[in-house]
Parts: sequence; structure tokens; C-alpha cells
Amino acid sequence: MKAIRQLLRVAGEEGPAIRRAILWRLAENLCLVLPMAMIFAALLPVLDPARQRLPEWLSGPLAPLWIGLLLLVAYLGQGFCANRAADLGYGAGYRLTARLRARLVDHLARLPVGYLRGRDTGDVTAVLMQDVTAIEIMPGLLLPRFVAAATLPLLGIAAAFAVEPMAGLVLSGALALALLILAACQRMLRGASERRSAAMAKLNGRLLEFVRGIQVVRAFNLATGRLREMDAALAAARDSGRDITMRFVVPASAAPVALALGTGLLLALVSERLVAGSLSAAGALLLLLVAVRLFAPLAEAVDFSAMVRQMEVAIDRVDAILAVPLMAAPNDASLPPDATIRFEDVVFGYGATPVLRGVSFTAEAGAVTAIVGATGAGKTTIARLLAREWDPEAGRITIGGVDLRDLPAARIAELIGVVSQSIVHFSLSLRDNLRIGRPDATEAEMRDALRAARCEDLLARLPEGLDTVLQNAGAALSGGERQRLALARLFLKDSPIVVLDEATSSLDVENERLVQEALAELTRGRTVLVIAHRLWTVRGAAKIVVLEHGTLREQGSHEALRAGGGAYAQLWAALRQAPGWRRIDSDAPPLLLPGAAG
Ligand SMILES: Nc1ncnc2c1ncn2[C@@H]1O[C@H](COP(=O)(O)OP(=O)(O)OP(=O)(O)O)[C@@H](O)[C@H]1O
Repeated sequence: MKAIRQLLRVAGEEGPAIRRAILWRLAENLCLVLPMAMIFAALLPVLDPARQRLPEWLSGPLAPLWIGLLLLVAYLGQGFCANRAADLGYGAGYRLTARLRARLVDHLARLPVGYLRGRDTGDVTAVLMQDVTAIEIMPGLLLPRFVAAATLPLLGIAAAFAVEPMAGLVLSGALALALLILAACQRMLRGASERRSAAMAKLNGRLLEFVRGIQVVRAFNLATGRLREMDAALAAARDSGRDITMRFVVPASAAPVALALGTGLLLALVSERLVAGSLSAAGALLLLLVAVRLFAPLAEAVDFSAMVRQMEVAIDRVDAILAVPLMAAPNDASLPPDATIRFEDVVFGYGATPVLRGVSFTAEAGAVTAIVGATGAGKTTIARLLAREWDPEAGRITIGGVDLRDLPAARIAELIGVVSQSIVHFSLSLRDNLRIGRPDATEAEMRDALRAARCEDLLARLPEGLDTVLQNAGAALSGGERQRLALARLFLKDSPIVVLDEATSSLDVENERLVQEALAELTRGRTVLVIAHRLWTVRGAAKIVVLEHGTLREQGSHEALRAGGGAYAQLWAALRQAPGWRRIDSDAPPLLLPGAAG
């Protein structure tokens, strides 16, 4: 019953359809009882000629015709009810899960990105696929068995009480025992089902990782930790499955035994009463039919109780995602007057240890500000906080004087374009991939953006131009092409702020040149925050902010900081001592963004 309540809660708009499906299943079960009643009625004149109280139409010469007709009606009725119930139940199941997945996706899209970064991707996709599918099968596949198991034994017990109260008591006892065993079975399954879901989610994550990183796995052959992890995940999935089955074996066989015990007792009672003459042959037949036919669905209930438990766990896992609060933000707010970024005494940590410890700086509108510092200093964290993946624990971040927390997420997304190594394209046409940047972009605007992003050669090569579908999310494109296409999207997006996070570090010389040219054009006149992992590329930034262990050590222009002899000068000194620094120092672009320097 708890399962049905949970299902109806999560079903939302599909609740009425599921309730109607339950009613049709009830009607189906009544139709199922009718043939039994007819067989009984047909035999009654023979079994109990003295006490028969049947109406004329059931005992007269036309009785076989009436009984035949009623049987036909019962079977047709049963088929019709089952059909209506299946239509409603399966339909509701598929609609409900489509809606549930859309709701989950909407919710995930609006959650702080930080929440997703902290969760295993495999676990989240397992909720979206596996858990939602466990709910999907309930209204169509499991509900009929559930209704049959809940109604037929009760009908049987009512009939038994009417014929022989003692028989009713025996069957009630057997039913109570079987239900107790089922409840124990559910309790035993509780932990096992949760472990099974967790193990499957973990396996899902490892498999996703494996498919994504298959080249690396192959290159490192079988000796990688990743494969060991996969083996562990496979073993955990196997063990959790076996655990569920083993916990299940005892109750699965105990419940039918309890029912068989009830039937045995009933048989003994029937023969005793028959001999004593206190039970008619008709009564005896009815009781036996009840015991054999109407209790059967209960024995089957054990088999699907594991699936019902799995559904309950699945609903809990779905609920857990839907319960993660969205970041508070007003529904509407006007755009900030300008794109000046200000960090004011920002404190932040992913866990207990602070990563940023009271960082304050201003990135002037229309100028390039670079964040530099040793690895782990907190540079990327600054970019993440600016995109409001998390909120600072103390202090505030403003754009144009407006606190990020007072801006709707959509506004922040409009204001900021991010160029990073992790580029995502979709298995859609080039046109649709570009339109992610601006949904209403015209053909001419798209071509201009591709030109600005140095993608003309790529466009010329694609067999169907803008309509070419990027198969497998653009896996066939080179790193540089992927990067440039991502830039084309940003040209269309036209956001006043651009964050550059290690945009070109893994490109070859030619691609790096093309991307640098495109970047120079993209950043012109915008507020640019460069998360600089390579010191020599930020010499021309209007302001360089130097971070050390999450603390701002100094800020100023390249020349001023070098002359000051502080942390930045030391970083340069260290760089100059590195082998090959001369080549880097003299050959690298002297200024990352010539056009954008304020
Ligand atoms: N999602 C996360 N959960 C927990 N700790 C994190 C997370 N992301 C980063 N950190 C930690 O926060 C600190 C700062 O990380 P951040 O990525 O901001 O540094 P960075 O200066 O950009 O380093 P790099 O130049 O190596 O990219 C590091 O100690 C890092 O391990």
C-alpha cells in the first residue's frame, strides 16, 4: 500500500489515470470470479439438490444457455477490463516517466553546478535512466498483480466465511501469515535494494567513464587503476544482485508454504465437516475453488515484491535530487549598468578548508584582468564563483555593482561567456549547435560568427554545410576545430564578459594561432577575466592579480609587478630558470589579447 501511495504521489497528473487503471483491474478481477461462480452454479443442482435456492433461469432447462452466455460475458468483460487497465496503466507509466525525466532534467539544469561537480555522473544518469524505469513498470506491469493479490484472497475469504465461518478463519490465518512473511521480506530487502541501486549507479559511472576514456584505457592496457575500479564495480553489482536473491529465497518459498498450510488445514476441515454432514458437497467445492484459485495471486506477490521495493528505493533517489534546493534568485532583474566585476572579501571552500581567503579585486569593464598563481592557488575557483556555480561563504561578488545573488541564473548566463578546455558539442546539426549561443540567430549571423571564429575552412569541408550533423557530439573534429566552433557560439552569444580558462594550452601551433586570432577578436571591447595557467601569455593584461594559497598577494600591471620584486617577479624568475624559457619568452604571443587590453 505504501508503494501505491508513493507511486500516486510521484505520478502527479497521471494519478487519475492510475486510479482508473486500479478500478479497471478490480473490475477485471470480479469478471475473473464470475466464471467460477457460474461453474459452481452449474454444478449446484447435482451437488446439492435438496438445498438449492437458485432462480428458475439458472435451474430450468435453459440454464446451460444462460450460464454459457454469462461465461462469455465474464470472459469478454475480463478481456475488456484488462485492456482498458493496461492502456491506462502502461500509458500513465510512460507519460509519467517522460514527465519525471523532464522534471529531473529541468531541476538539474537549475541546480548549482557545484552540486553536479560533487556527484558521480554515473549516479545521476542512473537516477535518470534506471530508477525512472523502475517506476515506469509499476502502473502497467506490477499494478495488475498487486490488485489481484490484494482483492482475490479477500473475496475468497468473504465467500469462505459465508459458507463455513471456521473455513473463513483458517484462510484468514493463512493470509495473515503470508502477509507477515511478505512484510518481513520487504524489511529484509530494504538495505539490499538500496545497496543494489548504489552498486548499479557506481557501475553505470565506471562504464560511462570507460566508454569516454576507452582510448586511454587501451593505451595503458589492462594495468590501470580504472579497470581495477571497473572490476570492483562489476563485482559489487554481482554481489548486490546475489544478495537480493538470497534474501529473497527464504521468504519466496515460505509464503507459498504458509498458504499451502492453510489449504491443507482447510482440506482437513472440509472432510471433517463433510463426514459430519454439516457441510454440503456444494459448500465443499466452493471452499476448494477459493483455496486453489483465489489464493494463487498472493503466492505470486512474493515474486514481484522485490521489484516493488526497488521502485520505492528508486522514488527515494528521485526525491533526493528533486529536494536539492535551487539557488535563491529573483525571477527578474534588470541588466547591470556595466560589466565591471568586483570580488569583495570573498571567502570560499569546497569542504572545511578555505580555498579563497578574503579575496578582493576589481576587473574593470572592457579590460583584461588575469589571475595568476601556482597550481591549486584558487584561480579556477574564482571563475566558478563568477559563474555562480557556488555562492561565497563570506563577502560578495558583483557585476556592475549588482550582487550575483540578486541576478537570475539566466541573466548571469547571458552576461558571461566561458572559453575553456572542456568543450561540449551535441550530436545535432552545426546550425543547432551554433544556435545554443543564440536561439534566434539568422543564417548570416551564423556565417559571420563562423568566419570570426576562423571556422571557414571547416564549414567548407562539411558535406552539408550548416546542416551537417556533428556525429557523436563532434568526436570527429580536431581539438582546434572543436575549440573554434565553441568560440563561434560565443560570438553569437555576444556576452559582455568573457572568461578564458586555459583555452589554448593543448593545441598545435597552427590551431593555436587561429584560436588566438579568434580570441583577440572575441575579447575586443569586452570585460575579460583570464585564468592564466601559463604566465607568459598574460603580459599585456591591464591588471594581473596574483593568488597564493587562496590569498591575494598583489595586483598591478606586468611591468609594475615585476619591478616590485614580489610574488609575481619571483614566479617570473622561476620561469626564467626553467629550461627553454628563452624560447617561450621570446616566441609566445607577447600579449594574449592584443585588441582587448584596456
Ligand atoms: N570540486 C572540488 N572539490 C574539492 N576541492 C576542490 C574542487 N575543485 C578544486 N578543489 C581544490 O581547491 C583548490 C583550488 O583549486 P583551483 O582549481 O581553483 O586551483 P587553480 O589555481 O585553478 O589550479 P590549477 O592551476 O592547477 O588549475 C585546490 O586545492 C583543489 O584541489
